[in-house]
Amino acid sequence: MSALFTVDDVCKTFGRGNNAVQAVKNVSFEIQPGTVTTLVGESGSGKSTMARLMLRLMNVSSGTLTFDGRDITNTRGRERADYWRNVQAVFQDPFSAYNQFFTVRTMLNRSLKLVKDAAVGRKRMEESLAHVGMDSQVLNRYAHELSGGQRQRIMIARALMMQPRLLIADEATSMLDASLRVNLLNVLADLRQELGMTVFFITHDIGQACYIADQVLVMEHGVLVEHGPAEQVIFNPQHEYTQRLLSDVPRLQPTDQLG
Ligand SMILES: Nc1ncnc2c1ncn2[C@@H]1O[C@H](COP(=O)(O)OP(=O)(O)OP(=O)(O)O)[C@@H](O)[C@H]1O
Repeated sequence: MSALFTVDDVCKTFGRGNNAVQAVKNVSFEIQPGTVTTLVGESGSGKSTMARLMLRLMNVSSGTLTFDGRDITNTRGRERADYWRNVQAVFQDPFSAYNQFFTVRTMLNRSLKLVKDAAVGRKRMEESLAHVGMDSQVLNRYAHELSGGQRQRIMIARALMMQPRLLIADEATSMLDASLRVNLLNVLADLRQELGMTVFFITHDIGQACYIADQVLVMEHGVLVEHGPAEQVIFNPQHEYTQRLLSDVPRLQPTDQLG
């Protein structure tokens, strides 16, 4: 199977001279279609930078990005807009992303501007809500009338309406409480199962990686220190950093080690 996305020897440096920060250092990996890849690392390891590079929200310093066989490393203008139709991002801050004065319908309609045919747009909206387990009654509600979990599902539905080939979900904030995290993981797992969606999920919690990932990538200080199939990385970690992250997740330890 050929990869949907390839990151080849990518580097990103912010600033110059003594102030230079190498946020991503010679990172290479592939994402196979229909799989969930989880990128794990502590705060500052370069996860969000990696996502922003993949989304073409900033330029790489060196290296190559390939999407569906096309080199997208330096895409601009119309070509980049085409790319953005295929790759949608869900940034997990459901409390700030909503305009309190809009109904869900208004907000989703604004995202549908790219879809010219109104009937097609309406159908997509309803289908996308169904994929995240919501019915169309929610369209008449305002953000403050929704729970955090519902807002999060609507954020994902908004991304799905564009029928992306790749969904990039950045858990980013540690603000999400445990139930919201499980909500997000469940929705992502269902999307892979039901739609064969390709998902790139970013988290600082390796425990979440084992919950849904097919492939796990581990980053430390901008370096991809370990990557491979989830079972391999989680149950037979080779790198000391991965071992340390896993040792902080008590539920992954065999019961005889729990004392
Ligand atoms: N625009 C920028 N200018 C300068 N330095 C930056 C910029 N963006 C990120 N950095 C630096 O790059 C490094 C990686 O940051 P990044 O946000 O990618 O990490 P992260 O793993 O996503 O962290 P978190 O989990 O806290 O979001 C950090 O040292 C950060 O300070």
